Amino acid sequence: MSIPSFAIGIAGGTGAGKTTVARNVADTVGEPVTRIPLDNYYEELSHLEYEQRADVNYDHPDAFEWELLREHLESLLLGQSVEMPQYDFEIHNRTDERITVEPSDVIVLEGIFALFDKTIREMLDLRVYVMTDADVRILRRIERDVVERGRDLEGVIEQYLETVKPMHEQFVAPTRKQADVIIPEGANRMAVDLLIDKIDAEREDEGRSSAGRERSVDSPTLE
Ligand SMILES: Nc1ncnc2c1ncn2[C@@H]1O[C@H](COP(=O)(O)OP(=O)(O)O)[C@@H](O)[C@H]1O
Ligand SMILES: O=c1ccn([C@@H]2O[C@H](COP(=O)(O)O)[C@@H](O)[C@H]2O)c(=O)[nH]1
Repeated sequence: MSIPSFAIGIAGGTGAGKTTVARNVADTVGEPVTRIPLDNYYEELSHLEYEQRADVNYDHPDAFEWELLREHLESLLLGQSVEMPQYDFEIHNRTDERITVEPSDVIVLEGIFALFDKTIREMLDLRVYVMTDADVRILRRIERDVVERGRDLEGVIEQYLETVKPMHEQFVAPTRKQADVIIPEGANRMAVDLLIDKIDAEREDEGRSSAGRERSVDSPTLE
């Protein structure tokens, strides 16, 4: 495999379609892809009771263990495997399990804050923001949280109004300015094909890696 790997960050609001785009890229790229779901880097909260964990603001940047994510992304880019934490949304906490994640030529970091941290942004070769209207996102989220994350309708609506929406406006939406590419509505076939073309072109271009890695990001930090 080539070192450093080619790294893509996929950000966007909850329900925008980030995971779907990441899956589509992984399925289409034609070689193994290492996926890093940002959710796995929510802080360990075992010191709190379930009720306390349910009240945490999971849409604030402070909810994440950034240092661990930076370390893991760097290791994977350098061809080293990592022991990745796993997250369980039903209990609002990490599980006891860690999974060995192997590096590969293409690494996809995906999550609401994938473009938030300046150090992480500078490690990425391609920065993508999935932009989907808020009404579509909340409808998708209600369905997903009730079906897959063990929530009830009232809880999803309350959380959305109290934290998800204001934090999105304050912290997540501004990161679209850090993106190289904005994809409307998520699973957009044409956009995914263009991403694949870009990955292929970059990977064929010998010498890309170091040039890309050294590229400076001169836009202001969001931190
Ligand atoms: N372009 C799309 N059209 C219709 N449904 C979509 C699209 N993209 C994603 N979805 C659906 O919306 C829900 C949330 O998508 P997901 O990719 O998990 O969003 P995110 O990771 O941004 O929270 C999933 O049920 C997914 O199947
Ligand atoms: O324990 C938790 C942790 C996170 N959340 C919510 O998850 C979304 C981020 O995931 P997406 O797949 O991008 O939607 C975030 O908006 C948190 O509010 C949670 O509800 N509980």
